[in-house]
Amino acid sequence: MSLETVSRRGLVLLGCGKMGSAMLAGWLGRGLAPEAVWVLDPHPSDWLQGLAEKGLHLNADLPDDPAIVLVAVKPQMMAEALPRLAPLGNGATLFLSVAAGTPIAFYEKTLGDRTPIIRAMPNTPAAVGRGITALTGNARASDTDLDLAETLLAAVGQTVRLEGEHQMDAVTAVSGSGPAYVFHLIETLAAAGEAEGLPAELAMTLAKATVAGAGHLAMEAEEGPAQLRVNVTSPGGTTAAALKVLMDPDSGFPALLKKAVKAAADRSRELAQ
Ligand SMILES: NC(=O)c1ccc[n+]([C@@H]2O[C@H](COP(=O)([O-])OP(=O)(O)OC[C@H]3O[C@@H](n4cnc5c(N)ncnc54)[C@H](OP(=O)(O)O)[C@@H]3O)[C@@H](O)[C@H]2O)c1
Ligand code: PRO
Repeated sequence: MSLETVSRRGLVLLGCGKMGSAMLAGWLGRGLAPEAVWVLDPHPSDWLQGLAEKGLHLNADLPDDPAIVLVAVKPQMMAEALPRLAPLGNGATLFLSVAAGTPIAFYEKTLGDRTPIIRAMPNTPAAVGRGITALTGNARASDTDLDLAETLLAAVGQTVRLEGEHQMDAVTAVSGSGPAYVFHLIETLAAAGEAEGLPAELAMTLAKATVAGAGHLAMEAEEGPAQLRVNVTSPGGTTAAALKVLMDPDSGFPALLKKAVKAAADRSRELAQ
């Protein structure tokens, strides 16, 4: 199945908030026509309403046999929202869910166990084409289905296939939620700069550019992050003084991030109940 098939048979989005919109923006940017898209969302954004004027089907009757349904409602809304799509289950429509927590077994129970289902975990840098999405499918999801999902997801960034669904809670805690940790790093780095006497705007400019530049360098450089860190750290210098605080095994990043990532993974497991 190719993107041409998606254009011909249609793509349905169940829920089009922050994540659904980021992905839809990427697909439209890659040439998917608004006429090929059906969106179900009780409170569509102005952006979606503008797209409806260009042919996107908003809260309208669905096609009989869409190529793909993207499920992007919150896990807490899933039990209420998903059953209306049950008529599309057990057929040729591929279901691609980005919801945290909700296990594949839930979709199989609601849609029928002959439904091809792929569970994916993207992240919000998808909005600028720099996301990373991990994915895994059920037994019904063929290689062609996985290839199609990967093709669609690649429009908004990098993709990785998981060994299985058992990795999804940890993935959610690292890359799904991860952008929020990095944004908080930017906020707190800027605040710390202010505490050292910088004007707020200058501190934020420095913090944003530093995180973005370091991220870019980490992706581009041949050395790994540990060596890149060493490259910044002059013996007896300023970075070494800061890293003594940040790398403290009990009170620094190692303990803090381990605790934060465990909290997110635990919450993902809870959402599956
Ligand atoms: N945001 C992220 O960074 C991120 C990353 C990876 C995965 N995810 C997953 O993506 C999913 C969506 O997250 P989000 O951050 O995009 O949340 P969101 O902004 O709240 O989007 C969910 C959308 O679904 C709509 N909705 C609620 N009930 C519905 C129903 N019965 N039928 C159709 N649409 C309905 C919501 O409308 P109202 O706002 O009017 O209720 C909202 O527009 C979640 O399952 C989350 O786990 C999110
Ligand atoms: N946002 C969703 C949450 O916070 C899932 C990963 C990122 O639950």
